[in-house]
Parts: sequence; structure tokens; C-alpha cells
Amino acid sequence: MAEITLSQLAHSYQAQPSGEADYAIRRMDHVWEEGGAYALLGPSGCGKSTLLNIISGLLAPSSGEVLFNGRRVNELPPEERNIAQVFQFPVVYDTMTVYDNLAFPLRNVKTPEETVRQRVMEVADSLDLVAQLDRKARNLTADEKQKVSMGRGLVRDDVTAILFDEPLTVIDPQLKFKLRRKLKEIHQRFAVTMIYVTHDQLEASTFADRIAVMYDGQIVQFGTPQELFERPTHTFVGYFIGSPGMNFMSMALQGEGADGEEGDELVADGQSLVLSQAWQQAVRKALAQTDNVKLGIRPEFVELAVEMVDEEGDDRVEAFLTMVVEHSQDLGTYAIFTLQRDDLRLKARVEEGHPLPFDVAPGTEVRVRFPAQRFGLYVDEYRWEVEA
Ligand SMILES: Nc1ncnc2c1ncn2[C@@H]1O[C@H](COP(=O)(O)OP(=O)(O)OP(=O)(O)O)[C@@H](O)[C@H]1O
Repeated sequence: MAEITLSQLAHSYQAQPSGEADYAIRRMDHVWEEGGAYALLGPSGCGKSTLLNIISGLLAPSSGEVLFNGRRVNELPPEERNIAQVFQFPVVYDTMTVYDNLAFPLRNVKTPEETVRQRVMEVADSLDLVAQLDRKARNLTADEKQKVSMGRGLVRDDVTAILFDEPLTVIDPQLKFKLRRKLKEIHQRFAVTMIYVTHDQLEASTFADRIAVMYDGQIVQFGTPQELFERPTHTFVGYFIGSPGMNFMSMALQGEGADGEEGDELVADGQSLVLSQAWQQAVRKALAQTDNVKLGIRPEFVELAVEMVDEEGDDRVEAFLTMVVEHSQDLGTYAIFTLQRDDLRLKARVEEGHPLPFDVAPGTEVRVRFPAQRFGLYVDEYRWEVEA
């Protein structure tokens, strides 16, 4: 096992990259601590497989270093890096039995047969493969074959890390949940560093203690599932994590000031928004630097009221405005309301017991309130902390 450090790492598949857009991995520094259960989460094409292949040595980075326990391994070929990799599709020897498939990585490094037997039985037990041990791999279902692939990754206890590249793609949906839990149990049992690549947030959060969210060749946030949900540090994380994702309102100054300069009224997607003093100051400061300023709030934290309340004196609330329910989606135990006012659209999650019914009539006017602590200010897509 090892700590894996990526230092000033960058990779382009082009021989002569001319700009940032030509890089599959933009310059990054990152540390995967020894023994951690990590997920690398991001949309298709963001660079996840490229990053795994650089760690395992299948691909040499254009620049930067990969270090295992502080030692540079750039020059080491994959077989000397001791990384176990499990791919999307099963890699098994069809003519061998399940037992021999699982034993293969151990026998390869001349492990005594008694140890082989012990480890194979332990891994087969963890993955519910004991009953299949004597069967030829070619007679297995796709699910079972992928379990054997995983088992081959897990069987050696001297590996630097195990990298899983979307390992559950071929697995039956009903089994996926079970296998994710299994992998988590196995992590606890064997305490090996695991990096699990996926584009599925549920898969990432059931498996990992910490998730690295990747977007456009960069890790834009590294944190616990709760941190990613509660304090996304990049708009992409807000949008990608959660269902539906975070609401973002583009901020601008409106009206006409003296000498034809831009006005002084703060608007959110064209709507004037009553903001507390601290937030007004922060948004104005950001707008003095860039046009790309957004306020973000998750649908779960948007508060709705049908009656007017005295918000001015309520220091729990950072901002409020009046909107209309465009439509509602009843999802059984909660509902998602789409709220609208001219160009501004927001989603709000409404729980059972709320004074508004899930089938609220479209056109109903509601008071929308944004609680303090739940608001985020995003400047050029990155979060700024606001002292409220
Ligand atoms: N061998 C290659 N040659 C050229 N470009 C490549 C190669 N492999 C990947 N790319 C490009 O590099 C970028 C990152 O691809 P990568 O496969 O690492 O992403 P990913 O996040 O793993 O995507 P997916 O989830 O679809 O596998 C993409 O723009 C992709 O088109």
C-alpha cells in the first residue's frame, strides 16, 4: 500500500499542444492517502481513465511526476508499480477455473500454495464466489466474471493500490447496489488504497469516504459526500451532485447610473433580489472583478411560504423574493417545484408536511427565502466564502 502523489501533472494526447483545451489532464496536484477509499467522479470525457492509466503506468504523462510514498515512479513500467486495475469489462482466463483465475496473480509472484489457498478462499468468501470456485470461467455469467476480475485485483495483499474503472458497467442493476456494499466491506477488511472511477454520484458516495470530482481535466473538489453536497467549491460540483442540481442565479448590476454608466441595483437573472448587507457587499466586490458572478442554492434549502412574513428582521434569511409555481413534480415522499419569475427559474424540494400540497396549482404565488449558511457565491465558477 502506498500514498500516491500527483505533482504538477499534465497530459495531452497531442504531440504539440497549443493551449489548455488540448490537455486531457490540466496541471494538477493531488494526494491519495494510504488506505483510503476514494471515488473519482466526473462526466464522460473529463479525463478519469487518462488519470488512472497514468497512475498505473499504462500511459506516460506529458509533464509532472507520479510518486508512491514520495518516490518518483514515472520511469517504472506497470508491472513494477504493483497496481491492480479492474476495468469496465471482465478480464478472466476462460479456460481456467474460478479458483485458478483468482490464484493467478499470487502464483505469478511465486506465493506458497498454502497462502494462495488462504487468500483465494478469503476473497471468494467476500465476493460470494465460493460455490463457483471449481467452475470454468467461460461458464460464468457476465456478473460473475466481473466479480472474478475484481477478486483478481483484491487477492494480493502487497499491492500499492487497486484502481477500479467503472467496474459495475456490465453488472445487472439489481446486483450493483449489493456489489458496491461488498466493495466497501472489502475495503474495510483489507484496508488497501482504492480509487473507484465512476460517472454515477450514487455509486461514488456509497463506495467512497472522499470523492474527487473531475471536470474538464481538473479535480475541482476533493471532499466527503456531505461536503460536496453542502459546500460545493465549484459550480460544476453544485450542478453534478444532487438531484436536481444546485440552482444558480447570474448576478448583475442594473439600471442606469450617472454619466450613462451601469446602474447600482443588484439583480439575479434580471430580478431584483433583496439581499442582506454582507451579501450585497460581497456580490458587488465580485462584480467589480468579473461579469461571471452567480449565487447558488440547493433545491433542498430553498424555503417556500405562501404567506408574507417579516423577512427584514429575520437574520436567518439572506435574501427573498416572490415567484410563481410553474409546475410541480410529485415524487412520492417529496415534490420538486419549478418556480418562475420572468427569466429566473429555480427548483425547490418540498417535503411531506409542508403547508403547500405536492399538487399545488400552477400559477400559485409563493414567497421564496434563501436561508443564511445555505447560500453560495461563485465567482468565475469558484466559490468565495462570505462572512455573513
Ligand atoms: N488515446 C487517446 N487519444 C486521443 N485522445 C484521447 C485518447 N484517450 C482519451 N482521449 C481524449 O482525452 C479526453 C479524456 O478522456 P478519458 O477517456 O480519460 O475520459 P473519461 O473521463 O475516462 O471518459 P469516459 O467516462 O467516457 O471513459 C477526452 O477528450 C478523450 O477524447
